[in-house]
Amino acid sequence: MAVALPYFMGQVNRAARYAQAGMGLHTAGWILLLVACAVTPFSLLDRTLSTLSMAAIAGGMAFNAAAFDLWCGRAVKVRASVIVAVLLTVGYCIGYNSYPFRVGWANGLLALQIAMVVVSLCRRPQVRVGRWRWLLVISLLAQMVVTGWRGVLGAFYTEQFPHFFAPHMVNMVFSLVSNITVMLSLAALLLAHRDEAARELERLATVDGLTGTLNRRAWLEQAGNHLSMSVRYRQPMGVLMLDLDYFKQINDTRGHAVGDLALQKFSKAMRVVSRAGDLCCRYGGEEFCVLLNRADIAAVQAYDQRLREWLRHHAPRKLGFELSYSAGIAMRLADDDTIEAMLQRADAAMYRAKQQGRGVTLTGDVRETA
Ligand SMILES: Nc1nc2c(ncn2[C@@H]2O[C@H](COP(=O)(O)OP(=O)(O)OP(=O)(O)O)[C@@H](O)[C@H]2O)c(=O)[nH]1
Repeated sequence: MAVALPYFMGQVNRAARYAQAGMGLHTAGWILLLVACAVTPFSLLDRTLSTLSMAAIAGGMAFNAAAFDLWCGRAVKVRASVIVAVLLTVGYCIGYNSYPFRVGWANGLLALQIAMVVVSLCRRPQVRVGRWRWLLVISLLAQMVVTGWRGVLGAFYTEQFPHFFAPHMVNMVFSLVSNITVMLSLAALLLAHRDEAARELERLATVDGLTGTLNRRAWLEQAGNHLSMSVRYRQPMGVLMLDLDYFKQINDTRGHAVGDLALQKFSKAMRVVSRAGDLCCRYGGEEFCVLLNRADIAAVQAYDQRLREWLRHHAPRKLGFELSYSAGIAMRLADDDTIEAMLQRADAAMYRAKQQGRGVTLTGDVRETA
């Protein structure tokens, strides 16, 4: 399965790659352990193979922990897991000649590592996460209990600790739990991957592929909600419609790739000069708009000034030429004003700005807002 997964999952992102690496290392670890069982006990080869096997199993768990962090929408925090993996490997190698020590040490630390993953999985995720999380928790808990049990038996009841292939109850329970947890973990892994793919599709449906800002459909949807809040809390709100000047010339003289870069820099500028709560959007082509929450006309004009300032400073350096735009402002006028009506007023003002020679921002309405 560890070999088949990357083949069947195809091109995947960081979280899935970590999970695949985790699964691959885990499998390699068990193969090494089985091979080690076939060589002379306590030989150098046995010691090397067994130590490598421990490194692979514990390393695999750290990779899995990283994948789960990402799938839960958190930054990867696996330093503790990596430290345990290193301690486990080094301690195992040093104490290899003492059978009780190495079995107790390896299984004990592995159980601790699993417990850390379980705790991390139980923390509140930062994104919407499916029930695969609990499938994993159950499967890891079972694995943790059996591994811990093996550790205690190996360390303190060594004479009762059976050889790996002996038909002993511990081995049978271990095999059974291992098989079940492998199946559960695999199912959880695929579900987590599917969850994330669905989230990514959702995100892609709302942003513009070139600039990363909201697309028109998503913006209109969110802008409607902001408008309702602005009416409800009687706060002013404005919309700024912006259109790059002579953009066709940029495309014609410098090529479409430079045109694309200019669009990206422009939307970056819009984001940089935005305040929390402002909503930027690529309305279409070289036309953008931004909704400014809790903003009166002076605040919208200040946004416009910040944007022009940013472009004056950065565009020549980043693009090699100046980037200018014409814009129109529309404020919310009454409680029954709509986003569509505001956009029309902003658009009309922008059109006048173009007619007046471009590079300026005009206001569609100057009456006081609600
Ligand atoms: N590179 C690039 N160009 C685009 C994209 N979308 C639209 N355009 C181009 O933007 C140009 C818009 O041209 P016009 O509508 O004439 O506007 P303009 O040249 O800026 O003229 P004014 O608005 O009157 O100043 C067209 O040449 C489109 O092909 C895009 O995603 N990438």
